[in-house]
Amino acid sequence: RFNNREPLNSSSSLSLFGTYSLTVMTPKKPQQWLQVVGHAGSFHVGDCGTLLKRFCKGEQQSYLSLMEDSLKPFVPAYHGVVQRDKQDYNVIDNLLIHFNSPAIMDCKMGSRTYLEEELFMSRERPQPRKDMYEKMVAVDPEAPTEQERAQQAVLKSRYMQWRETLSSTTTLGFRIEGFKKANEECRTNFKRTKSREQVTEALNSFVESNKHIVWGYVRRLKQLREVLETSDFFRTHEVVGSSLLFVHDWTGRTGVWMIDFAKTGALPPQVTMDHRTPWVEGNREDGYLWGLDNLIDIFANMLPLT
Ligand SMILES: O=P(O)(O)O[C@H]1[C@H](O)[C@@H](OP(=O)(O)O)[C@H](OP(=O)(O)O)[C@@H](OP(=O)(O)O)[C@H]1O
Ligand SMILES: Nc1ncnc2c1ncn2[C@@H]1O[C@H](COP(=O)(O)OP(=O)(O)O)[C@@H](O)[C@H]1O
Repeated sequence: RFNNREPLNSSSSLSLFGTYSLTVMTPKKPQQWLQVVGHAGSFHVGDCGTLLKRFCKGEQQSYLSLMEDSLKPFVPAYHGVVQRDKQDYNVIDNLLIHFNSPAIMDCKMGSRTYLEEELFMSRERPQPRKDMYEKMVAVDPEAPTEQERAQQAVLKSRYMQWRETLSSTTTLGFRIEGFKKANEECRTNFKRTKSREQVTEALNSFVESNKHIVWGYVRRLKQLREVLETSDFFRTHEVVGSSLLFVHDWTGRTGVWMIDFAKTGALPPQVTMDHRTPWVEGNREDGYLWGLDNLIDIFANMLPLT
């Protein structure tokens, strides 16, 4: 994975690209794309409404399986691998192209955001990280332990668990990573957005209290839940660190798609999970459906009773 990560909470660090066709007769509209959160520098805008995402083998495998699964309408279409400047990229659909000045939100799904393998590695070969220590103290100077303070570094598993408990990941099974409303700057200051009330307030701000948009999202999320509950892919995979990308615009159009499968992997054949049971080490549960239940419930409660 690409590790060189920069915080994205100022407008200057947003990635906003446009590509123009060189054909003189039929100039194309610039293809708008904007990255809300995630690793800086891992995307390029491709041709014909596509995005190039820095290659990750696990993500490619997930996309290949997803293209054959009932979840296909809920993920960006996958178009294979291309190389640019000696770097491989997975080519996926840009989900923003059918929207007009869209509002975009990234919600990270699940009650766990790191892999059991990462936890194992943290124990076997601890590699305390200074960058994560710095990200931690920037949010809460009191968070590090004595030992972490002395080392000025924290383990990745510790940092990830701290982020989970500080936000709504542990209590609701999802968290808001960031959003960008039309004509506004990107907001990523949700690290402490934890309670149901705080989450509702943030979601309400994202949709600008527009009930029509909320309806659209509830409908789509319920459809997604129905498909997840019978999907072969979902039954056989652990989905960790994946997000739902919410997109709407002033025309009232709404969409929700699953993105980021870098930490999604096939379960060993003997392991089964229901995506709702709480995680204990070894059971591989990711809490994805539990989080989706809560997300649907919170959105639905923003609507008047019928
Ligand atoms: O959001 P903040 O607090 O900045 O923490 C980030 C996110 O958890 C990233 O997950 P995602 O890619 O889902 O956004 C994770 O990448 P991984 O997914 O590779 O674990 C980063 O790990 P490093 O890339 O190791 O820094 C970690 O530093
Ligand atoms: N298919 C897509 N269409 C439009 N925007 C996307 C798409 N995939 C990702 N993005 C944007 O890029 C951000 C980071 O994507 P993600 O796949 O989670 O990257 P990372 O693995 O670096 O976290 C998302 O929050 C979203 O704004």
